[in-house]
Amino acid sequence: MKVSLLDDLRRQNPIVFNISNFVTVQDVANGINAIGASPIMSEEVDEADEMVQLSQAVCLNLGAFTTPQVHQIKVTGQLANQYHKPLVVDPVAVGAVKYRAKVAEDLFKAFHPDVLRGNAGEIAALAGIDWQAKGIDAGEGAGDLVTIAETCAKKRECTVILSGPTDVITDGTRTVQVINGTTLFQTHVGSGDMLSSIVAAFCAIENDYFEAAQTACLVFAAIGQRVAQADPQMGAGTFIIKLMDALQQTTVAQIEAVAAYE
Ligand SMILES: Nc1ncnc2c1ncn2[C@@H]1O[C@H](COP(=O)(O)OP(=O)(O)O)[C@@H](O)[C@H]1O
Ligand SMILES: Cc1ncsc1CCOP(=O)(O)O
Ligand SMILES: [Mg+2]
Repeated sequence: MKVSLLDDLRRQNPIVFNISNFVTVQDVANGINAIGASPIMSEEVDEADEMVQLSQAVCLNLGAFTTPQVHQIKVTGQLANQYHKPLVVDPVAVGAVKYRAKVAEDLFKAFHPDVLRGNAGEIAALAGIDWQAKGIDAGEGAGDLVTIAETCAKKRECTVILSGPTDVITDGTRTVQVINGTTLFQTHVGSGDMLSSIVAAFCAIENDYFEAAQTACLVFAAIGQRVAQADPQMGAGTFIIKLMDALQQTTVAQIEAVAAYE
């Protein structure tokens, strides 16, 4: 695990182009900024070419799209592939909403994601495995999470992050599990969206996207865990503020001191 990639990221300050959703866009922008990358957002397809060219990575969030936005997402994904920019996709609620699953399938015919990041309900749906997703949340299922993530990675031919109490990161051959985290992440809508865009920031500075993805998961989860452990009484409101501070201030050595993965 190359936690030192965090220092590289802060030195290089890569630009990450995000098509976000209207619910969490500010968390995503500030999360990227706090950790040391440079966010840019857009809702206009006519500037997609320039946006992709000026960026070092692209993150497409499928959280709340309209029909014109699906077109913008499609064009942007194609441009990311064309310009060889790392492409992360967050398939919000594809396990719960059939329409979203269909849109996602259509998009994956038009472009190829380098990394898919979702919770168990989302990754199970993209793997074609039975699971009871609950809206934007993971929901309930009986399957083995490592098997689900590896099946998805093989089917989609990309790196997959199945996040949750334990994050499973796999390219279909290599698999790592990050144990760190805090249940406070679940109290904040946008935790997953932030993680997806932070994954893109790490992919901007590390060509091995499996390596970038696992480091991003460890950094994000370990930082959240340190924030929560500092105050056992902490609630949802304080958590996001302290999390932003900690994304900016936590050092590689502090993360290595709590890192738990296998
Ligand atoms: N119960 C939990 N305990 C520890 N960490 C968690 C827990 N649930 C989620 N996380 C962390 O929250 C972040 C967002 O993941 P997740 O909640 O799965 O995404 P989403 O918000 O898209 O459903 C990840 O870093 C993950 O490790
Ligand atoms: C509530 C909601 N509705 C559509 S997108 C969205 C945000 C999802 O954020 P996350 O998956 O990071 O919890
Ligand atoms: Mg999500």
